[in-house]
Amino acid sequence: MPSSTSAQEPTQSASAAPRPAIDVQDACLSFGNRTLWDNLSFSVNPGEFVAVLGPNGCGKTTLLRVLLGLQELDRGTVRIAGKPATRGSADVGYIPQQKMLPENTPLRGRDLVALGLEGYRWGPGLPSRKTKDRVQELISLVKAESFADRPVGLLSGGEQQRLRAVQAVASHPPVLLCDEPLLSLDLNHQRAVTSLIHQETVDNDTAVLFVTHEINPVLPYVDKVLFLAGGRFNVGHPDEVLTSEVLSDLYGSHIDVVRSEDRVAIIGLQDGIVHKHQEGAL
Ligand SMILES: Nc1ncnc2c1ncn2[C@@H]1O[C@H](COP(=O)(O)OP(=O)(O)OP(=O)(O)O)[C@@H](O)[C@H]1O
Repeated sequence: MPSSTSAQEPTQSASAAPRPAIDVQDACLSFGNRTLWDNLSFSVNPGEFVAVLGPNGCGKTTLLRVLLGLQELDRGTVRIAGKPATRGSADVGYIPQQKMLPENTPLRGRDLVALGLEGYRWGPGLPSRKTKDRVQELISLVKAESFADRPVGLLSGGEQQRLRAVQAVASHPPVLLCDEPLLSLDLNHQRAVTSLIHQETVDNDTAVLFVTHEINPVLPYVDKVLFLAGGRFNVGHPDEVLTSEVLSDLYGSHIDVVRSEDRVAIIGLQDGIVHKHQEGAL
């Protein structure tokens, strides 16, 4: 069965187990009389890809804000690479939920990417040859060569999103937080971005927390699903969590989960938690 308390504090006898890159224990957070989560506990090990699913307003973005050190918990603990979550941590790469940059943003596409490189974050200065080469490599990973020299504020939503994705992985952070990074991307670019993020888990042991309303594009890469709903949660392997039984229990009403080949369809939700995918299988 999936576990709502998958993370265990490391013990002496478990010294061979990896230290979680993200460790959330007994997290409680309410806004007014609305409880987002009560005793939320989960961990993400180095190299793990965890998808965060749940209905609008269940607290997915807020969870990322907690991990970014931007939102305090009412109770509980959060550790990133063994340390308390702090703002601006070099251990964390972040792809924010899509927001258009202002038209007059004084940066070119390649400058936005360069901001993700350590030592280049706090001001442009003069980039070294190494920085320039790395930026060019990142730009080519998302096929952004044709617009990398245009002002970012004039780029489309999807073009900006591709640049934000490579900016976040530029310095190979041990933890990568992604807030619906596939929004506005066509299928080809969804594949490019998901495979870029997956490759970080393989090559650099990056721990990924990936908020999404569409599980199917990332399902092949997902090690665990964290499902948030109505102040409750469930976490475990997708086969364990994405079941009619678990989701019906979380939502308190009947939900059907249908698997076909490597896709999942969730049926029976009023407002849709996992939106219909373009290919229409949901
Ligand atoms: N600082 C705050 N003060 C009061 N309420 C807040 C604050 N931050 C977030 N909320 C509320 O907490 C709830 C969770 O918001 P959040 O953005 O985390 O949801 P989400 O799961 O990411 O939703 P979506 O799928 O729509 O992006 C929302 O109802 C939001 O209005």
